[in-house]
Amino acid sequence: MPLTAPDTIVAVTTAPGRGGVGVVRLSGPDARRIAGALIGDRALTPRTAHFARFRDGQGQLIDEGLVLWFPGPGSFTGEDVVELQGHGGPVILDTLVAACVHHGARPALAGEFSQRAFLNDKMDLTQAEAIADLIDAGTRESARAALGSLQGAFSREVNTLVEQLIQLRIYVEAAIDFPEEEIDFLSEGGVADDLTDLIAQAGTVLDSARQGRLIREGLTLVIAGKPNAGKSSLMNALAGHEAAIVTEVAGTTRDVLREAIQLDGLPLNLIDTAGLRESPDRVEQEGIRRAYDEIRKADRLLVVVDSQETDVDLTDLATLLPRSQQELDHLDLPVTRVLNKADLSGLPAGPRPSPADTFALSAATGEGLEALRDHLKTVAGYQGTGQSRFSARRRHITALEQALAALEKGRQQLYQHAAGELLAEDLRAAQQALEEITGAFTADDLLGRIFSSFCIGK
Ligand SMILES: Nc1nc2c(c(=O)[nH]1)N(C=O)[C@@H](CNc1ccc(C(=O)N[C@@H](CCC(=O)O)C(=O)O)cc1)CN2
Ligand SMILES: Nc1nc2c(ncn2[C@@H]2O[C@H](COP(=O)(O)OP(=O)(O)OP(=O)(O)O)[C@@H](O)[C@H]2O)c(=O)[nH]1
Ligand SMILES: [Mg+2]
Repeated sequence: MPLTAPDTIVAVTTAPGRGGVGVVRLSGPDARRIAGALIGDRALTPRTAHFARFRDGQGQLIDEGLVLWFPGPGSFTGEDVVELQGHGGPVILDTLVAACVHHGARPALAGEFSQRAFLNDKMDLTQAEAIADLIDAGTRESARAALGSLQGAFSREVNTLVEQLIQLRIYVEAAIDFPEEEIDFLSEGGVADDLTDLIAQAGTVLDSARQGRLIREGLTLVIAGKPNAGKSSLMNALAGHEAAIVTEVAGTTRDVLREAIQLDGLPLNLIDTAGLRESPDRVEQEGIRRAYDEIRKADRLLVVVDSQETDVDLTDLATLLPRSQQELDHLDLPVTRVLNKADLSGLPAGPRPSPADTFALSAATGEGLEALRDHLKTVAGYQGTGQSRFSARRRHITALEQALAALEKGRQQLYQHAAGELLAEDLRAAQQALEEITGAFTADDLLGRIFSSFCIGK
């Protein structure tokens, strides 16, 4: 809850740029009064569209449009909200905002409407995050998952875990208060069974959350290898259009090229890079440096080799990516090898028996590409369309992992030391980690970090 009485905020809530209609939203105790100053003193029926003329502080006409009044708490933010729906031009909408500010509103910060909805218990933190995810969704699949979270699918699962955890804590802490009976309760077995159940259920939620994050963020795949191996050709083949320049000149690609595609709903961030070699060319050197930057940030590396080269050791990353070994040190990245130009080498297209995760294909003819696509879905752990019930973020996964670790530690305390007090402490830690997900418990600057990444007006 805010410590001071909230002020009234205003922002253009529709996307920047031109559109048929644009919406300015006011939220706070003075929303109705400020709207009245723009439209003149008149009655408004709650939640009903009224046609109105919007005027500035000097009585000058700004626009005509619709006005909607949502008295709190029955509004998106839980406060008094007024929407001014005008024509969707930036000058008009900015002038409307300025007129509201003139009458005492303050321009809203990024995400401030959603933050107020959260603070007023209109939604929990995962739901607020889901709004941003829904807006940012790049595929139908990720939009569907975000909507699941917005409607509370993720929060419900987390809350179920918390409720069971609380039951367990009540029992354990009651037993601690009667030390002479503690040993009995621990050996009874009920606590251990409940704890085991809880760990299993938290594991299931973690799996779903991982799927939800995969759907939201996709897999970042860096295509790397020697010049002319066919990296850009592979990028184009996967993207389905001529995104990158392809020529027979070694060293064609210099800049990092990005393409966002999807495999049956799995978002893939494809990154094509400059061919790796020692080069005296300054521009090419910079391209190669950037290629290594991308490799370090990848989820997976797609190393492309020309299958006409017969003397390559496919198991040795340092020879596939010719650069000082130190560049590759500490690089613990899953790798898929592509033996390209199978049409020229005569290699049969498809998966190779060894090393693992190696595929022969032709970027030029498309032969063998389908097997690579299937492989990428498999290694990503993608379960296919319709399998993610909610979207999730890294911070949710981290919190679930922390909760699981605490529960596991608690189980150890119970089995190895029959230590009820230590178990109670671990259960408390697990609950706190889970409550960080929904925002029932929030650490220091978490809210600021989450809401500041939203757009203004959201
Ligand atoms: N014009 C407009 N369209 C919009 C929004 C908006 O703020 N304005 N939304 C903004 O994101 C989304 C819809 N979300 C909303 C969520 C709750 C309430 C609301 O008034 N809730 C009340 C009453 C609920 C009811 O009548 O069932 C409440 O929760 O008490 C409004 C919009 C998408 N479309
Ligand atoms: N026949 C055949 N030619 C291919 C195949 N893949 C790429 N090529 C050709 O190989 C040459 C190099 O292809 P690119 O895709 O530009 O190779 P690259 O790895 O991106 O090269 P750099 O950007 O220079 O590092 C071009 O002439 C392509 O047409 C393939 O599968 N079969
Ligand atoms: Mg290239």
